[in-house]
Parts: sequence; structure tokens; C-alpha cells
Amino acid sequence: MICDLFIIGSGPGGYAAALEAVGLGLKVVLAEKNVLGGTCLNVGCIPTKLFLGATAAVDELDAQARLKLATGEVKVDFGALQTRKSKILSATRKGMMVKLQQLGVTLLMGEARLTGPNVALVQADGEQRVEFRHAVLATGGQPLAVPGLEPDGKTILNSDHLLDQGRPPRSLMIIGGGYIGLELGQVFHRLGTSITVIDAAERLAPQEDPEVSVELGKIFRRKGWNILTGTKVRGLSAKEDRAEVTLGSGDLISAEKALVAVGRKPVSDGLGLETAGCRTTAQGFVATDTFLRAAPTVFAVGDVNGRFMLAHAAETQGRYVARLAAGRTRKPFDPGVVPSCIYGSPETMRAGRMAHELKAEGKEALISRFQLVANPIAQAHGATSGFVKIVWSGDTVVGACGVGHGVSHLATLAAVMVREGWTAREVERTVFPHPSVDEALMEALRAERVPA
Ligand SMILES: Cc1cc2nc3c(=O)[nH]c(=O)nc-3n(C[C@H](O)[C@H](O)[C@H](O)COP(=O)(O)OP(=O)(O)OC[C@H]3O[C@@H](n4cnc5c(N)ncnc54)[C@H](O)[C@@H]3O)c2cc1C
Ligand SMILES: NC(=O)c1ccc[n+]([C@@H]2O[C@H](COP(=O)([O-])OP(=O)(O)OC[C@H]3O[C@@H](n4cnc5c(N)ncnc54)[C@H](O)[C@@H]3O)[C@@H](O)[C@H]2O)c1
Repeated sequence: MICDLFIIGSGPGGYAAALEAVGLGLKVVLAEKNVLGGTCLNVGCIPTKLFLGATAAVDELDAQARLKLATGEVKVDFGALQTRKSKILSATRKGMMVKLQQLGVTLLMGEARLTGPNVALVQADGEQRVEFRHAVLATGGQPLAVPGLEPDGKTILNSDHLLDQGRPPRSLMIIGGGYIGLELGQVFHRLGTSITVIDAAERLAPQEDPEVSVELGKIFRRKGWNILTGTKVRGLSAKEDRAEVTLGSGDLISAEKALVAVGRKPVSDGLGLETAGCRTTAQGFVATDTFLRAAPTVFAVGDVNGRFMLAHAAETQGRYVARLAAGRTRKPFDPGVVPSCIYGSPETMRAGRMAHELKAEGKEALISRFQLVANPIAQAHGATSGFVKIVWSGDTVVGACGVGHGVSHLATLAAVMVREGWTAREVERTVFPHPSVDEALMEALRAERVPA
């Protein structure tokens, strides 16, 4: 078959590219080797947030109980939650399938590989040959398996395995206190699992502002988590149906299950990259230029190009390459300001540059901040730990971050403020609703600026 745009992978990057391209009049073929929706829908963003949503009442009640305002127990039926997850995921996949069919995207369910700059083969109902003008690699990522920390799928798990358990473990040892470790740690803490987090870095979520990491550590320790940062893992093994970790110090820690969440790597093997002239980096990411081109006829978007490992970044890139392939833009890719959040209670949010990053580059930065303890919505929810912080370069907002109750809701405005280069003038012209968590952002914007 012949098409304008051949897309490999139906995650956020590939699906967004397909919808945008077909809307611009291109003939599109999309290949998917597994199920529609990719990591995000099936084992990523969506199931984790379903689990966080379904268990949120546990933390809400806990916060009110600490204030001696409520008593009782929230019981979550984990089996029913797994059933609900399966139903939502399968309904969403069905919706995607219908939409692709209605729009006229040809869907090939099978593994694809490039065999030349304008040709690919897909193992779907035998072997299908696809000739294309442009191809989009949107093959995503997979859990990183570090030597010595390989999951066995039974006792030592990655996030895919943990999301598929039949019951919550009594205890869970999480290797890696980053995005996945902290979100899934919160889910299972709420389900009654005892949580230990071990991270090689000196602080939790090391990609965040250092003060955010400190606050996260305080909040999770208060919940009773055992957190070991700056701690090397020498060995991890399954012994008599328990996971046992040997620390660098020689100490042993065991738990019913271990979750290895030490990062993700690209899916870039076996794609026939060399036949089309694509190159990979030392970590296996598909190298792209400023137009997200991996070769003259091939683009790479999303996790596989390693620019960001976030669903909304993959989508933005997918839409951009579709416009480029349709001749609707000639400009290099502008990633814009990509916000990121860790979800749960607490949450984090980050947009733009952080003060420690600027200082590391020898640049001056000012910060202004507001503690959530004085925010009425945080008070109402009994969750007053945390803060919102603004990073200024002179008079201009260049970054914002936060940690605490509901701060993920501030991420979009924070990204807009950074993109638009807000100054005190824009702050004065903006009306924030009262009472709201948004006011914490406003208060931080209005607070005294001090050197970082
Ligand atoms: C537990 C977890 C939670 C997450 N939570 C969030 C979150 O809250 N917010 C957020 O922004 N991000 C989150 N992420 C990250 C997010 O899931 C990814 O950034 C996003 O899915 C990347 O999209 P993608 O399109 O690049 O690839 P993917 O979603 O990985 O999709 C790639 C697709 O390509 C297919 N494929 C691969 N090779 C081939 C081939 N040869 N032929 C045919 N098909 C192929 C795969 O089967 C897959 O369906 C989370 C990730 C995990 C693991
Ligand atoms: N809410 C979201 O947007 C969301 C949620 C989940 C995942 N994601 C995406 O998925 C990616 C992968 O998530 P992740 O949590 O696996 O990676 P991560 O990079 O967020 O965290 C990995 C953690 O593992 C630690 N680590 C690395 N090697 C180690 C070792 N040998 N021993 C102990 N600790 C070690 C790191 O210091 C880090 O804290 C994220 O970077 C993010 O882009 C996003």
C-alpha cells in the first residue's frame, strides 16, 4: 500500500500525528504491534491516575482524621478497581479504533520495520509492504532494566507488572524514588502496603527543585515511609517469595515485592533504522535534528527520541511532524514550555527553569515563594505542607515550581507565565479566583524576591 505518512506506534505521539495528518488531508497508515494507546493508555498515565483517583479518599480522610474532624475507614476493592481499569482501557482503545476508522486512517495491527528510506514491512495478516513519503517513529519507551536489578515479574516487578497485580502486597520496596516510584508508592500506601523507597541520588525526585525534593521527603516520612536516599543497591534477588535487597553498606532489607523504577529506555531495536539512514545515541534514542528528523524521510517523536518522556510532549511533537509532512510549517520544532507534574497527595509541578539550574550555569536568579500553610483550600483539605516558588530573571518570570495539595492544577498557568515572560504588570492585570490553590501562585508572584 502507498501513503503520505506511515506511523509506527499508536501511543500519544503516533496517535496525535495520525489525527493531525489525516485532518490535513494526508493519506495515513498507522502500525501498532501491541494494543492501541501505547504506554500512556495501557501501562502509564491512565492506569496510574485511575489508581490514584480511586484511592484519593484514603488520604483525604486521613488528613481530616489528623485534625480530629473525622473517623472511619475507606476500603478500596482492589479487584473491582482492576476490573474498572480493564473496562476503561478497553473502551478507550475501542473509541480510538472507531475514530481512526471514521477519519480514514489505515490501521495495521502488527510489528513494523523500515526496509528503506521510503519502504516498510508490517507483520499484519502476513507481510504488508508500505510505501511512504514520510515515516514517523513513535515507538515509545519501556522500563529500564539495570544489570542486577532485572525484574522476574513475580517478586521483583517493573511498573507494568505492579499495575497488573491481583492484590496489593503487604510490603513494597521501591528502587528509584522518581516519577513512577512516588506515584505508585502513594497508590499502594493508600491500599495499606508498607513502603520503602531506595534511591541512589541524594534526594527524591532528583530532577525537581531541591527544596521540592526535601518537602516530598518530609511528607512521605510523616506518612510512615522508610526512605533511603544516597543509597546504592548492591544486589536484588527473590528469596522464598520475598524480595531481598543488599545495600552498598552490606545491610539487607526485604519486602513482599520490589518495584524497580529507575528510569525508562527507548524502543529502538529491530526497526530497520539503518536502512533509512537513522542514527541512535549511546543510550539508544533515535537522534533527531531541530525538525525532529531522524533521516530525510523519517521523523521520530515522543519517548523514542529522548527529548522528554512525557505524553503531552509526545503529542505536541506528533502534531508538529504531521504539519511539517503536510507542508503546513517550515519552522524548526519549538518545544515551548513543557510542564511536568508528579500526581497524588502531595503533588509537584514544574515549568521553565529552576533556580539551581540557572545558578549552575553561573546565571543570577531571584526567587519568590508562598507557603501553602496560609492557603485556604490547602487548609480546608488539612494538607498545608508545601509551597509554590517563582523563579525570576530580573523582572521576568522564567520558572515556577510547587509541591503540596493540588499544585498540579497550577502547571498550565505556570507554563503560560514562563512562555509569555510575565512581569509584575501581567500579575497585576490577572484576577485569581478566591478561594483557590491558584491564589498560592498569585501570592508567590507578589511575594518579595530574594536572591536564590
Ligand atoms: C507508570 C507510568 C506512568 C506515567 N505517567 C505519566 C503521566 O502521568 N503523564 C505523562 O505525561 N507521562 C506519563 N508517563 C510517560 C508516558 O506514558 C510516555 O511519555 C508516553 O506514553 C510516550 O508516548 P509515545 O507515543 O512516545 O510512546 P508509547 O506510549 O510508549 O507508545 C509507543 C507504541 O509503539 C508501539 N510500537 C513499538 N514498536 C513498534 C513496532 N516495531 N511496530 C509497531 N508498533 C510498535 C508500542 O506497542 C506502543 O503502543 C508515564 C509512564 C509510565 C510508565
Ligand atoms: N506524572 C508523570 O508525568 C509521570 C509519571 C510516571 C512516569 N513518567 C515518565 O516516565 C519516566 C520514567 O519514570 P521513572 O520513575 O522510572 O524514572 P525517573 O527518572 O523519574 O526516576 C528514576 C529514579 O531512579 C533513581 N535511580 C536510578 N538508578 C538507580 C539505582 N541503580 N539504584 C537506585 N536508584 C536509582 C534515580 O535517582 C531517580 O530518582 C519519567 O522520567 C517520566 O518522564 C511521568
